[in-house]
Amino acid sequence: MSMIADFYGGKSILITGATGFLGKVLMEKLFRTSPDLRVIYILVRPKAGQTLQQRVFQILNSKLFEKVKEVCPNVHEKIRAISADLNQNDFAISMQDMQELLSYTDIIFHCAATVRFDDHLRHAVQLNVTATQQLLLMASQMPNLKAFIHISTAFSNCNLKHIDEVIYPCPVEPKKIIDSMEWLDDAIIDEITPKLIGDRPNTYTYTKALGEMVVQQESGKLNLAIIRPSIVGATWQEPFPGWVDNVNGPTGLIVAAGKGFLRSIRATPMAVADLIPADIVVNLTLAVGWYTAVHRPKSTLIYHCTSGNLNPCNWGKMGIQVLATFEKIPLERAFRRPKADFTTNNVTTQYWNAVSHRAPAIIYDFYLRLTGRKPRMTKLMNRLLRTLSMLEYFINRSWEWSTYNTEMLMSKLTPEDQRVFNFDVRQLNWLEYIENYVLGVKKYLLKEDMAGIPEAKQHLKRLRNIHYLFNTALFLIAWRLLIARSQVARNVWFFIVSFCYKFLSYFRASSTLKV
Ligand SMILES: CCCCCCCCCCCCCCCCCCCCCC(=O)SCCNC(=O)CCNC(=O)[C@H](O)C(C)(C)COP(=O)(O)OP(=O)(O)OC[C@H]1O[C@@H](n2cnc3c(N)ncnc32)[C@H](O)[C@@H]1OP(=O)(O)O
Ligand SMILES: NC(=O)C1=CN([C@@H]2O[C@H](COP(=O)(O)OP(=O)(O)OC[C@H]3O[C@@H](n4cnc5c(N)ncnc54)[C@H](OP(=O)(O)O)[C@@H]3O)[C@@H](O)[C@H]2O)C=CC1
Repeated sequence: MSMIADFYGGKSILITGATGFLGKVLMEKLFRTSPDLRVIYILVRPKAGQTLQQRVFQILNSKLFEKVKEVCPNVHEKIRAISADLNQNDFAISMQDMQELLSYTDIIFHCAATVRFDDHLRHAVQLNVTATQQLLLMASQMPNLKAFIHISTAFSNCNLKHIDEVIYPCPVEPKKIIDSMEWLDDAIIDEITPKLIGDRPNTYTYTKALGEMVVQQESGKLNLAIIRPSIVGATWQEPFPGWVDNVNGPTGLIVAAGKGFLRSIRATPMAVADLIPADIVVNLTLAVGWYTAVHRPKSTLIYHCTSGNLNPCNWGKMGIQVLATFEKIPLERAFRRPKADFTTNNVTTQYWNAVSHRAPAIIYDFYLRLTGRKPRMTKLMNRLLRTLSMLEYFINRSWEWSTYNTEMLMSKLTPEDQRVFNFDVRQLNWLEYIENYVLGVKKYLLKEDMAGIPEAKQHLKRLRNIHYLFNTALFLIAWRLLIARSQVARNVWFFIVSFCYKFLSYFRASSTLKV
């Protein structure tokens, strides 16, 4: 019997960010392992023309929730979507809904955040700091609340090289930042942003660090814990390998590599690729929820959910495995054959960006124009280059995260819980995981049919032939132009031709003599 699964039975759980990548995996696991839980409240905003109910319906009817329906057929009744916008005061929750939340909630998992690296500081502060503060205030009014679990990121202190499971204070107090966002105008905020974020690379990591400080400062009598995952990737095992449904982190670059857009990337091949599968993050989160509620540690514990110190993989190994998988299982309608390499300095990066990213896009757009279609490749390539520049910081450095609390928690679990809520990253085989990740990208994100693989391979063969043809034509044209204009080139050409002729004559003569 799993103690953790048993603990969540009969509980009312509030999840923010439940429509996000991690939130969905968290909900799925909760329903699958504790189908007798009372209710999961999710704070959802209407989005992209969809009502709340439509959003929930879409999630519950997705492939991810197939297994849930077997063990928890009345899942629709156990999920209660509450209209909320975390950017608004009191989250714009109706009085009635607020009363229900305050009266019944037993556990809170706070996953919602803006994960955009380039978000405007005002918006990033609003969601990652102010909303966290407001949620803590709400939590302090919940008489039944047993634990509040805050999802942060292992990169909240990425300005340090070695990071312990402690909160590192930022120079300016979060409260001052929150206040100043209310009266400063956008232009001034833009001006002070670089100074505020200091040696962090973006507003995301900075505001996540401020969010942690808020959790610490507003803890009061609450039972709190913070989880810091590194780069969350597709699922490892549960509910099935390779599930992923958005392009954040490495996923977008895997797609770009598979489609042949991504040809080179500025990265340090030996730097640690601190990826962590989403199901490991979720298993740790649920174990932390149980531990915090039942054992009530005296202080707020921070748990690093990282892979680098226990089972490291590097970007070089990951890149090779991604490309090897695309060789066997290509994506449909690729732009070019999947082939990419790492560059290590600015000059080579600029060169390859011009030659293998920008030039083919310009040529393709020219072809589209000639055939009466709208050019789109240059725009797409510019977006890819922008994304690459945003991610570069994280693929050219390595960090060390201590995992004392995470290992301590593992030792507290029963063997059954260690199996059901497995977060032991040492058991993960990277090559197998990356292969399943790539397959998952094809199946669940791009929704491509496996029956289309022979056609995709045929398409790659056609692309290879076009590539050879194009290169040969380019060489011949260049050479023709050169020998037409340069006496030296003509001399070299005649020398090579006569040398080849002599060599062939000699070869023919000597083989005749032997006979
Ligand atoms: C041998 C060589 C082999 C090579 C083989 C290849 C192997 C693979 C190698 C692996 C190296 C992995 C490195 C990972 C490092 C991750 C570190 C994370 C650390 C922190 C982790 C966290 O704690 S937190 C989660 C991370 N948080 C994000 O990861 C958000 C990023 N994102 C944005 O900050 C905005 O997105 C941004 C980009 C500003 C655009 O912003 P923007 O306004 O210009 O445009 P939009 O956002 O509207 O997006 C416009 C279009 O870019 C598409 N797109 C969005 N993201 C994309 C993405 N990652 N890769 C591709 N494409 C992406 C999107 O799908 C749209 O496409 P479309 O228009 O067709 O729909
Ligand atoms: N993905 C990763 O690599 C990592 C993620 N993390 C952390 O994990 C958590 C979850 O990340 P992930 O699932 O990847 O992120 P997603 O971007 O997939 O999900 C973010 C969630 O927050 C919700 N949200 C955003 N703004 C609002 C708002 N104004 N009101 C209500 N809800 C809102 C989104 O709702 P909607 O669907 O309506 O947009 C969505 O459900 C975050 O705290 C992130 O910092 C940490 C380390 C790595």
